[in-house]
Amino acid sequence: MTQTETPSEALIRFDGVGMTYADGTVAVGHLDLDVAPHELLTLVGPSGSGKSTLLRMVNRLVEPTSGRVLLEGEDVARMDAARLRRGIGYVIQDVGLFPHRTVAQNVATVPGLLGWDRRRTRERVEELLTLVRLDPAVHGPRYPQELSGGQRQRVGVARALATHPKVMLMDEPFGAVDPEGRRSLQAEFRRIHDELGTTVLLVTHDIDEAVMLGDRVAVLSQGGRLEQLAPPAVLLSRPANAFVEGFIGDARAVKLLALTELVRADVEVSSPAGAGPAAEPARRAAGTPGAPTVRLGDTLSSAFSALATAEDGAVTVMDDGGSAVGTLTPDGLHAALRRAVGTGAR
Ligand SMILES: Nc1ncnc2c1ncn2[C@@H]1O[C@H](COP(=O)(O)OP(=O)(O)OP(=O)(O)O)[C@@H](O)[C@H]1O
Repeated sequence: MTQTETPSEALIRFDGVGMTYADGTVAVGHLDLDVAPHELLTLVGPSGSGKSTLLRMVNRLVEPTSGRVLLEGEDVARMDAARLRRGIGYVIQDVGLFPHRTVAQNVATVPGLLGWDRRRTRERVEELLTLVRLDPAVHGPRYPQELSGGQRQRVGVARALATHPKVMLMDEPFGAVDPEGRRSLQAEFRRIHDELGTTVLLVTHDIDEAVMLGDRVAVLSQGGRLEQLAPPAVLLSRPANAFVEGFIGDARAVKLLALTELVRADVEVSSPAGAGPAAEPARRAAGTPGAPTVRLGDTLSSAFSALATAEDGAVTVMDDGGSAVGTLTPDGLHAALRRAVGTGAR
């Protein structure tokens, strides 16, 4: 997808939106941006680039001073704000859990407002806590202060998902969690997103988070200027301009390695077993205990680590069934990286 290409059908459309605050601050000059159904789109940019302002336009916590935001084609300005917000999951950095309500009661907030009966609410709360890997019996009756920061964040996500919202707005949702907990929360959230297919617009200032989570990444600069909109591998391999390049920083290749999976085409395929060098991969896999191997589907960074420890400069590649399908050499890895750069593979 190129920088200007947008999905044909938008669930959320920013249609020429602008926001100038009362003191004259132009948070967003003029922006067009489409978010496709089921997409996880990350908005990333330095502090003050208008990310939160844009996000809050969707649930009308901010009313744009120009342009419109369309949700499934309907102008949100014409919708009842309370109804609009009930249909949108909203997760913010400090979660905003109610301190005097238990975890289960927090998750049940919106179902309660919607008048769901007790049984349906209880079942949904249990389902959601399980989804975010909390134990309903253990964590449900606790109060927010009896949880870790990461667990509180999970409750925030569960609460936002309670009524099957079509859209989730997330503003630095993992910002308050320590770096290690943050990576695992990100991975879990990506899993949850893949499972549920909710359309998500997520604000972050962390480029790693943006490329790890996003199907596409929108890079913004001051004044809500859209510098590039692209899938992560394209963004990392072909930054549109010096701003994006600077924002991504030095670790581009490393990030690209972490995003790209090893495929059959990267592998030197072995011929039938027993015939000279062709038997090499099988021998290597079977005959050299502890020799590094990789699997199709592993990231290029794991392949890189395996190659780095391989004594003879090549590693055996296995398929899902555990059979050796060939070897990976440094040339193969280089070709894989070039493939990623060329196609924006993800
Ligand atoms: N209520 C307000 N009144 C005046 N200016 C505001 C208001 N809210 C935000 N701004 C300004 O608008 C600009 C964009 O703010 P916004 O919070 O959208 O940026 P951001 O990219 O989310 O930043 P951060 O990453 O620091 O949260 C900033 O210059 C900010 O100071």
